[in-house]
Amino acid sequence: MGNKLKGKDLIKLGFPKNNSINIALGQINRYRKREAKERILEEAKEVLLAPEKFQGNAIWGKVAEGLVKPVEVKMHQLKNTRVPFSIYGENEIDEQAKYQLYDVLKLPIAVQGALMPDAHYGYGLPIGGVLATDNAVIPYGVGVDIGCRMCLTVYPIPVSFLKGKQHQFENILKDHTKFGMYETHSKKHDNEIFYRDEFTEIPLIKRLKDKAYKQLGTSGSGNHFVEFGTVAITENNNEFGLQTGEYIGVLSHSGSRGLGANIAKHYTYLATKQCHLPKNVQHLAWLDLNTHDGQEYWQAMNLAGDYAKACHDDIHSRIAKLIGSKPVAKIENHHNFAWKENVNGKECIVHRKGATPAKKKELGIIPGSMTAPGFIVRGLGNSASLQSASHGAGRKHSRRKCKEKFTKSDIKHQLKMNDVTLIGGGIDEAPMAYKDIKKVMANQQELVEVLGTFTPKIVRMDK
Ligand SMILES: Nc1nc2c(ncn2[C@@H]2O[C@H](COP(=O)(O)O)[C@@H](O)[C@H]2O)c(=O)[nH]1
Ligand SMILES: [Mn+2]
Ligand SMILES: [Mn+2]
Repeated sequence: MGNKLKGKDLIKLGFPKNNSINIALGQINRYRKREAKERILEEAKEVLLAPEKFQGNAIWGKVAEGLVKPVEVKMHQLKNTRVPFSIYGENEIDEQAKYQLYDVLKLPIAVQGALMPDAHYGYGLPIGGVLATDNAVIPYGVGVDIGCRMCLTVYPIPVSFLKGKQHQFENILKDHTKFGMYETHSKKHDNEIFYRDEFTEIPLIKRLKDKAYKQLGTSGSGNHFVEFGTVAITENNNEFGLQTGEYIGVLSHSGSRGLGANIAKHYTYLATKQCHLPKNVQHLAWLDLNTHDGQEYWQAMNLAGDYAKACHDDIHSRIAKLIGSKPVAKIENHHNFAWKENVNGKECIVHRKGATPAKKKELGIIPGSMTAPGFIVRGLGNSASLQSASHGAGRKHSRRKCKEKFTKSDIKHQLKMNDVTLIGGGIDEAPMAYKDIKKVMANQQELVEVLGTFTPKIVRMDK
């Protein structure tokens, strides 16, 4: 059978001749018609090939039995429930992100999936999406910015110190952090990562070494940031040696710069060539881990993750020296990465794209926005979420929408109300672009417990 179903195939499925699939499509927003049609045809094809698999399935099971006419099929019901999944804060997540998850779950390599409460549309896997696969890795399931991460360091300095030295702290961020897509340091920052075998053994990585050297410790663009803020510890926590109280903290958000972006591009190209997926799910192309390319991507991805960590370490140690203090705690995690983890007794590849690992007792930091608090959390090891939590509040408005909706003075007003100083930052990164972090946290109480907060006070971004 070809890719597309013919009318006679649909009739075999129990679709009455006059009640063609177009009637069902008539209910769907006409801008999305083509995409919806492809989706329905794909689903219908699966039912046709193996109706027995769909017996219990809410909608397609009934279609297979001839009990439901396609006119009753609504887009949001096009789930395939053969692969288990969970969605946290379902009412707050846009439908597009859910459809993406349903598509992901149809991949033959899919084992389990989840959407975190900050989820929104992304290429391939939604941002805030978690996916366990069987011995295969999806480069776009990891994300283009491999190892994008948060790092919070906490200093035993009273908060009043920040108020008294506002300009000095602002100047530290102005003069000692580097932003911009192509920004490099004038001097190479050496690091043990550059002595790793990948830099000599993998030709692509070898070519990227020089640039990676120069970009180490820079932050890039978009919503990457370095900021000073106040840390309030609300629960005594011996794991990271902090008593309840207020401290000064530094929070950074960035990834693996050009190194990770080039790795993602190269291996996505190889995966796409190997997988031959339909156009609408092309971004989900995977690499089998038993192949040379799969193994090489795994090595390269891990290198990019370690490089991203080294970038944050470089930023934080520079700032620690400048403020003349040593951190008493450091909390950090990748939120764009894949790990080998045990899922229901089987080793799987767990992709987290815009999701924080939240294994039992694992610490994490989930930011809100530049004018809303972030939360220091401890994972509860929830297996339905694949031991994950949100990586932030998540976008409510796209970058384009922000430019239509907000003005510079709206941002100024928001910053003033929250007593935050911003250095750089464009309208597309307005704090109002993000969902309400308190709601997001309320929707993930089964996933993490809160130990404290981080409230930004001086924020540095690109532009
Ligand atoms: N503390 C701050 N948090 C911010 C800022 N801008 C965005 N955010 C939060 O971070 C995540 C990161 O999302 P990602 O998908 O780009 O990795 C986002 O969801 C927001 O909650 C900021 O300036 N300061
Ligand atoms: Mn990120
Ligand atoms: Mn990033």
